[in-house]
Amino acid sequence: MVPSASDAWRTALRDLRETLPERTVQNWLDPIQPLDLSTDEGSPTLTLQVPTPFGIQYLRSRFQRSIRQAVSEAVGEPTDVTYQVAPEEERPDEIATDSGSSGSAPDEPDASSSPQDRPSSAPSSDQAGRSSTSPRPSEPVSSSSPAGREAINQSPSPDASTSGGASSPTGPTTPRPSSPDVADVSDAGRTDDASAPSPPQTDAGSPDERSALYEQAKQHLRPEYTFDEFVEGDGNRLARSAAFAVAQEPGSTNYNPLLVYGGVGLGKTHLAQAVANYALEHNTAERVLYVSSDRFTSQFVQSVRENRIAAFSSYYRQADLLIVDDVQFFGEKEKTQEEFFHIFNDLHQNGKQIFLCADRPPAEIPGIEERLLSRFQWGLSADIQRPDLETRIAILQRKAARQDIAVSPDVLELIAQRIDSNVRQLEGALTRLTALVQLDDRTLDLDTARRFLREHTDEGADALNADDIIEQVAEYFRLEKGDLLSRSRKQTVAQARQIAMYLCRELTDESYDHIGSRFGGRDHSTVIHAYRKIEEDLESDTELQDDISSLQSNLQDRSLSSSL
Ligand SMILES: Nc1ncnc2c1ncn2[C@@H]1O[C@H](COP(=O)(O)OP(=O)(O)OP(=O)(O)O)[C@@H](O)[C@H]1O
Repeated sequence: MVPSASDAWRTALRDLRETLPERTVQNWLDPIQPLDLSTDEGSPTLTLQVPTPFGIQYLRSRFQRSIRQAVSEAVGEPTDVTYQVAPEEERPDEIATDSGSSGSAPDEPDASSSPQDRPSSAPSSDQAGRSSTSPRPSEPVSSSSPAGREAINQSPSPDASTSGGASSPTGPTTPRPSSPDVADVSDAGRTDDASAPSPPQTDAGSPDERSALYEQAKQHLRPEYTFDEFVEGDGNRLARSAAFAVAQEPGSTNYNPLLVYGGVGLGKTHLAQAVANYALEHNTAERVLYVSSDRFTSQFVQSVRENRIAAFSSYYRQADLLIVDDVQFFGEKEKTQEEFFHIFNDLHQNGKQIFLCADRPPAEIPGIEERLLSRFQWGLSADIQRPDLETRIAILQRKAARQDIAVSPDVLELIAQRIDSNVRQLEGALTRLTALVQLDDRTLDLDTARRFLREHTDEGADALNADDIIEQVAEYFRLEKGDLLSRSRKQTVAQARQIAMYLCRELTDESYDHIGSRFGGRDHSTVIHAYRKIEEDLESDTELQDDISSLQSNLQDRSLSSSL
């Protein structure tokens, strides 16, 4: 017998509470009211009432699969979940204001408005460059699904959102900036993603709400990317020291901006996130924003499309520490560069810290405007070189210790000798090698390691390539290989494709460009977007975690069987 809506939701909520962080449950799931469980059209559908449009968008983008699974288990058969926004009078004051009449920042007519015309919401700053009284931006949110787009459509129109009028940026009724979708956006020119960016929608109103939102901000950072886990060597000493100084006193060193550059897999992102993690943990900066240039661009494009540039800009202008990864992808994107230029100036003038990463020296990034280039070069540019043998061994020791794997020093040294190109490859070899011995239940001796490395370091001998991965992922999701290479935007296909791209990046040494070409000639930014999307979803989506882990072990079996 089909349970009532409230029984089904109660059971589902109990299960969700076991898998999701309590704070997440309190903030996002507890306020939900079950409205109806209908069985009219075939499979049952549970309708849930959510306090705000933003809440719907957030639930859909972050927890949709978990919720649907928990609800299906509670009902006893596959059950769809739909959401309805609560009537205006039942919405919490601050949030309702935000998504309703007076809380949103005024929209701008187009991207070409001059900066002078823009409402500046730069926060006031104290000596340390930290904001004391200014409003805070809200937490990045995610909106990846077509469902997420529906939720966006439920939000008030620009007219409605501004009808209350934007007040003075310093007055008590200052419109608080809303959050662009930092977690998941696609760029406007792209047609092959099922996901869509979400516009700034919400606010961090009460202290509790704010702290919850900032807690979630941390979810975009890898907790293991810390200074403690970053092995220092000659090749990265300057970059690491400067990054550490910046993390300790954002905005107060001469390194503003600090730009760290270097080749693939050499630790730029690790260092950038170590700065963010440190600043958050030690409270040296309150509002820490970490974003890839690709995502920044996508958000900007989306904000232009939806006339929400002011909110977009305001959100970034209120960071105490803004970290932008992969700034080389700003190349040739004139409007994005212009917007970033103004944000940069605003932050810099207000003593806020900017940290940038690039894959090459700023002067070699093609298509960057002169004025932005000169800003990049204002502070300190520090490069990261390939690690020397001793550093590579130390990195392997650190990774082995972290994963609690016992590997003899001679094997670690052998790996470090054979793989000198990038640290990601180094780690990958260690992981694969240890998986090999675990699967075969034997010890990892020098001979086994030698044989494995011969196979995996000889040119073209890598047993695992993008084709294998595409095939395996298609098989796993019961799709055709051609589906993954197609332009289909069907949710199941699009997600499987993103997973395949993610695995290609994780398990092979192929570049983003190369991976894109394996998926029917897609752009590298599509692959980066897919990679980051899956990386972020993995933090909370247990079903996705299971899928990826099953796929990884299938692929590893396949790789191992062909290498031995
Ligand atoms: N010095 C180091 N100590 C410990 N781990 C490191 C070090 N350098 C790189 N790594 C590890 O190598 C992997 C790749 O690093 P990361 O993603 O930061 O590289 P990247 O330079 O940003 O690469 P890409 O240009 O491809 O984005 C990560 O798992 C990171 O932890």
